Amino acid sequence: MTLTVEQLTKKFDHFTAVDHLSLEAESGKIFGLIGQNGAGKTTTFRMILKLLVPTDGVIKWGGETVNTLDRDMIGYLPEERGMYPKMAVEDQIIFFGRLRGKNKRDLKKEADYWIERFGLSDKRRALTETLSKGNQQKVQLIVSMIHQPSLLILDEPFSGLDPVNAELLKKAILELKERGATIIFSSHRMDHVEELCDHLCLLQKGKSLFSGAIHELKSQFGKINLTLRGPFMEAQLAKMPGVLSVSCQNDTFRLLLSNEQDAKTIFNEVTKNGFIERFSLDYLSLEDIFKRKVGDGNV
Ligand SMILES: Nc1ncnc2c1ncn2[C@@H]1O[C@H](COP(=O)(O)OP(=O)(O)OP(=O)(O)O)[C@@H](O)[C@H]1O
Repeated sequence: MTLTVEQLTKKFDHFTAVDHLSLEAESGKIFGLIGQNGAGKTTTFRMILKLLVPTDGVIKWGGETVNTLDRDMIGYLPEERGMYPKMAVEDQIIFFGRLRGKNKRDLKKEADYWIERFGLSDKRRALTETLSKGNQQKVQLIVSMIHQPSLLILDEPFSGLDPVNAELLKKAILELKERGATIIFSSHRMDHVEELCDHLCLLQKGKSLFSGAIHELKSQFGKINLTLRGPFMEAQLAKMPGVLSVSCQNDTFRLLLSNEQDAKTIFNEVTKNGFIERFSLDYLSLEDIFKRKVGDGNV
């Protein structure tokens, strides 16, 4: 089902933390909420979950306006993790699943699956407090999805995970997407968002700068990211038509163009003496777009 948020607003006294935010997250899709520290991501999640009362706005589930979403169909990974430190990993997972009204046998099966999937088999009987931070994070993730929620909200799910475990998490999120869940997550890591999300919202100081499909956002800028490798000089490339900037790293040049069309002229110019090792024209990375839209614009 689709989660729709319309004109959602939260004021704390005179400070507006979330300002008329609208977004739509569909089932079987992954939605990324991106923004700098304090942009309003957690506040948005808390309002969707009714842990905070919105000042204004409407929340819809499957097209119907809802006052409070049914907690049993939501999985939530909060920013501040909260588990029972003295409880064994497996018991913890089953306990939270029981709270969501699931039966023990189904939970056991699901718990076995995810414990194995996240490489925690040897920690099954360990007390949660004895686990490393990353492993505790994985247990908390299993807790948030053990009852097979239709709506999964993950606040910074990748924080504290090493690259191997981040990869495991990515695969798990994709699997939940395949199962048809509606998934929203926040992250500062643009590469994760770029890889996983179908749709995203760029938040700045509580306001949405963009909300929609990633490919729509990327096509707003066009393919202006040109990578070249060959016998060139930086100064020579900088003079070519439409080149806004040139940088060089490990004999690979990166050119930022003002317009996608300029690439054709540059191609003719750089290949006039024949073979070059690399010429690739791409969209800006999400990180570059984010810096342009939200940051200082130095891409
Ligand atoms: N209970 C509160 N009372 C007053 N201000 C609050 C409260 N909760 C959040 N804020 C403010 O609202 C703004 C948005 O905070 P929020 O935690 O939603 O940001 P965030 O995007 O999740 O940031 P981060 O990436 O750092 O987690 C911040 O300026 C924060 O200080």
